Amino acid sequence: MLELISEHACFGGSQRFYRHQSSAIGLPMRFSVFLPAQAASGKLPALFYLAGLTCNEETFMTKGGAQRVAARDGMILVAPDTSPRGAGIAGEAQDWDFGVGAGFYVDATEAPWQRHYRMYSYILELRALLVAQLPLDERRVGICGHSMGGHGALVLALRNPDLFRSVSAFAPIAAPSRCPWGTKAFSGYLGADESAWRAYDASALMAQASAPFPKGILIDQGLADKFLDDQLYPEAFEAACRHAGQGLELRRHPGYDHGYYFVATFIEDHLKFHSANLT
Ligand SMILES: N[C@@H](CCC(=O)N[C@@H](CSC=O)C(=O)NCC(=O)O)C(=O)O
Repeated sequence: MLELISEHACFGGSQRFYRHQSSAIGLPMRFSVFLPAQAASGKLPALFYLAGLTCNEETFMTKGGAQRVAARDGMILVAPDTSPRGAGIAGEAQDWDFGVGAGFYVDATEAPWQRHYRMYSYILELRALLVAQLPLDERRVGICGHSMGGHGALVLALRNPDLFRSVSAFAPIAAPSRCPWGTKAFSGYLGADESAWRAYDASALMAQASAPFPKGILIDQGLADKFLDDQLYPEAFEAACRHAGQGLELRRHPGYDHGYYFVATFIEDHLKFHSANLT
């Protein structure tokens, strides 16, 4: 059951915040939805947006500047939280890049995380729930994300191209098995056996895929991003796409950093990309 926490008129539509009991997580979870006015008269395409480290279900809706375009083009926006909250694990909020706000969109297998830190399954649960309860067109759902959320979006789409028919990302952690954020998260959530990491590494998944997105993938990357050299590795994903024959538009933008001014600058292009792909 969805509990509506708050609702705000926004560009002729409705910005909503919900809470529900997640079976994947085993705890209450929050998410936000923007419903454009067109949702009153039928099912619409939807875009899931996965946010990055330290973010929550509010970040994208308040900083991304996406609602104006979504209202114009008739697209539903969905922004989940980035981790369980209140799991009661000692030290879970101690680090900003692991634990609370840093679920990494994986299903943890290691104690003490494996009971609640199941964000991969949670996103699939939320998709099914919203298709059943809100006017999302099940055949027209895309996914996008930023940084940790860009990693999540690529992985969820590559593993479920029938559920997420269109995918894009902003500054994704594109090869988490080889960067400090990813190795910390994967060691903690998935354990030391690196073969288990491949299921959550977009570059590794793409290298073994057979071009699942015929209309291409869109990635934007700022060249003044302080995390670019150590954490993101877009060139690894680019090489994997080339190997797989997967079309990729990887746009490199001089002067743009890692933050939401960058996301807000290019979000309209992403919504247009998904609208065109989901038609
Ligand atoms: N606290 C960190 C910075 C954290 C940060 O930059 N988070 C990014 C996502 S990074 C990868 O997932 C973010 O989106 N933050 C929200 C925002 O409003 O910018 C530090 O000290 O560097």
